[in-house]
Amino acid sequence: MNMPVTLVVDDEPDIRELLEITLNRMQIQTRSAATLAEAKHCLANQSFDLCLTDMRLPDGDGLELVDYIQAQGLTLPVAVITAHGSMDIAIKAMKKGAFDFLSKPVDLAVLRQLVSHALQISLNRVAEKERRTRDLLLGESAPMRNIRSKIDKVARNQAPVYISGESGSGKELVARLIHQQSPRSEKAFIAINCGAIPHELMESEFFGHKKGSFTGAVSDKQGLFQAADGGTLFLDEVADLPLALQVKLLRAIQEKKIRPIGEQREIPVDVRLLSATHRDLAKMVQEGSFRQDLYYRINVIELNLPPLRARAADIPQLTEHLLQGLARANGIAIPRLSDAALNALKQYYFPGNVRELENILERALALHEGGVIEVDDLNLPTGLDLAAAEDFDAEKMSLESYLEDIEKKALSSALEENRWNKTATAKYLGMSFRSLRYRLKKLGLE
Ligand SMILES: Nc1ncnc2c1ncn2[C@@H]1O[C@H](COP(=O)(O)OP(=O)(O)OP(=O)(O)O)[C@@H](O)[C@H]1O
Repeated sequence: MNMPVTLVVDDEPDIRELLEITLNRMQIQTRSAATLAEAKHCLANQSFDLCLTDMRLPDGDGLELVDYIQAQGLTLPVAVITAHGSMDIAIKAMKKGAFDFLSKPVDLAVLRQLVSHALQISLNRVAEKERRTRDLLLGESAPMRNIRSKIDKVARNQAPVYISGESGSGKELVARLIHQQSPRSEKAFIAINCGAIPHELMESEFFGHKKGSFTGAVSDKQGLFQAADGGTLFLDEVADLPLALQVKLLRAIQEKKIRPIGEQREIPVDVRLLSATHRDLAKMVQEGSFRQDLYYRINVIELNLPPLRARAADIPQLTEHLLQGLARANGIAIPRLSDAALNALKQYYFPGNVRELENILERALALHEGGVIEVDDLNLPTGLDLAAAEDFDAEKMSLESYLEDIEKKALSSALEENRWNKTATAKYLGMSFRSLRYRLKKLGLE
């Protein structure tokens, strides 16, 4: 069966991305539009199984889209996303024929429920599929084997784990595996992207609120800590937490208690905390934008996911696995990758890591002909694009850390090239073994 396709209409890239990632994980394809005009254009050119639209769009509103869909005689269900507390608009939309509504900030569990109802997918089936695909942390390179054995170990205790690594390198996947292999696996795993929640709603999202405790608090609301009680709370992009909330989070971790807004009592919670960010949290501590005491609390155990470019040996296995999944989902035969294409992937820099590899292969699958994916089908960015992306910005980082980054990348790929044999790597780089060892240590690559 072909994957269902959803049209996501929102002008905020972060929310669009959050919705798309969640749907993709439910094995649902997505197309997105940032305006009403774009959405109409998409609807005219392709058929969809579901439409999720924000209420406020730069050139109109979600109600107009609901009207348009009705007027065109399209039968797809439409769900509107409304601002927190604007029940009246949600009701208006449903009166016009919208299937359901979601209020912001979007609760992913509610979103999944809504989507599976709209598409009549059984949640169990989705969850099972999700589990099957997500269980696989592929890669036989030394660093990946090391990560898998660390996951086995940390799953057995309760200590907070901080997962570092570049964007798309598999941090959330690792967090899920820790939960699944832990004694908490029967309870909830709640993943939350701290960068995607508006600051003013964060406290209520984390700790909940009592009805009437602020304008818009129309009923009691349970926070994420309580939702994860007995299970695991995964704070993705933890570096994005505002300082005021960092204080409250620290208290919740230390006391193992939370206090919903407007509530007098403290409520005990039993949550294992996992967190991740692609940013350099230690540096943020030095700069004063992340609290040191919180950093120590969440970083009891650190797992570092190496970037894909530093483990090019994993690329063939990942590629094969991803192509199989994509071909199956699209109901087509699994294409072969030409030797040149595989080599091009092994040489590529992958700033977006495994997620980027997935995207590249998805595009290649659509473009290839004759059952073979060639270099051209991969559409890899050229060196020039990369250089532009890597431009040094003195306002964002120091020259020293910029140069260190470049050195790290060069050393990692040289190590990979030489199968992590330091003697061979030193020779390859034309430096002494001692000098290589010194640099690896200095850059934290040992
Ligand atoms: N080793 C791996 N084996 C199989 N799939 C992987 C692996 N690493 C990552 N993936 C897949 O790549 C995608 C991105 O991974 P994930 O969402 O865990 O990355 P992330 O580091 O949390 O990204 P971000 O920093 O953007 O939140 C997911 O679909 C995940 O299943």
